[in-house]
Amino acid sequence: MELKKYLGVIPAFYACYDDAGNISPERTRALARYLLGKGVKGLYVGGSSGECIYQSVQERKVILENVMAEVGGKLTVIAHVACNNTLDSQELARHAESLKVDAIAAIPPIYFHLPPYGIAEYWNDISAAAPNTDFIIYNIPQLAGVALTPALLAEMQKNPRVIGVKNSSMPTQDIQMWKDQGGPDFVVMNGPDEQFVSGLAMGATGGIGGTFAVMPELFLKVWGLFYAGKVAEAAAVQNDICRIIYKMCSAHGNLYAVVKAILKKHGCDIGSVRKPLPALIDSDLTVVDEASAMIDAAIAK
Ligand SMILES: CC(=O)N[C@@H]([C@@H](O)[C@H](O)[C@H](O)CO)[C@@H](O)CC(=O)C(=O)O
Repeated sequence: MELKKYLGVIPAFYACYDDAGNISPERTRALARYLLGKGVKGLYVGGSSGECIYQSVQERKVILENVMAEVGGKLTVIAHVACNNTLDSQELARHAESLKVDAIAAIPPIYFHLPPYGIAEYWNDISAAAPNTDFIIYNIPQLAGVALTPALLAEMQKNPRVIGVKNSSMPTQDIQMWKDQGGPDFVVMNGPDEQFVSGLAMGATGGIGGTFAVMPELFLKVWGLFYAGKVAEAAAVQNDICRIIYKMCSAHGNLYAVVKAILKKHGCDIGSVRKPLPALIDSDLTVVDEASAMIDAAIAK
């Protein structure tokens, strides 16, 4: 495992739909090219921001195949492969390994809140389906309903393929705990975009986020300032990022419908969101324009 693969800004990749709401291979490749051009470190494909939970196994395969065709070998690619059952998750893990992704990731089992031994078995079953691929635990208790604990991590550390945690829980203290328990080569990625700078301060290896792709320049700016020792300036950019996120979240439509509308304004049309995520309504267009202007202003500073 090379830690440096994960040292940086890794946008969560969005679901690219055509105007009929089907997965669009062309738009998928266009977004991958767009983000490659922005100078990001990698892509996190098929996660929450990728609306994976609303796609079929076959659709998720098509997305990953097109991302890898476009940027495989040029960017670090982490494929989120978890589904709501073990068998489908294993199929996606095998498929991801066949495409030679850098790592796979998995949320814990959702809906039923399983005991730690059930979660460990689910993760190890998925990892066993991709025996030559690094495995990253995805801790997102606010959506998954169950949280990673030091004891569960200790159990997972027995699996040599487990190289780290994507930590989307809100306490940045969790980043400190996983990093301290995992050691200096253990990858811990900051999940909440609203606290990227604090996650870095607590020892995060890099960041994976759902709003990175709509304003990569700002997260790259935070990264550069932080590692130049200019933490106060990094925090000021973080403030801009937070205000932009709050503005985008003020729409009636889902956050990802807003970010896709902003990307379309910037020439990258990847459709909208899939039901049951609410699409934009007319009054949201003001939110889109205001948030887009805030992004442009923050980048120009
Ligand atoms: C709960 C949640 O969705 N968290 C996001 C954040 O990036 C989030 O979109 C952002 O902080 C805005 O609230 C990520 O941690 C998860 C993510 O990007 C993904 O799995 O695609």
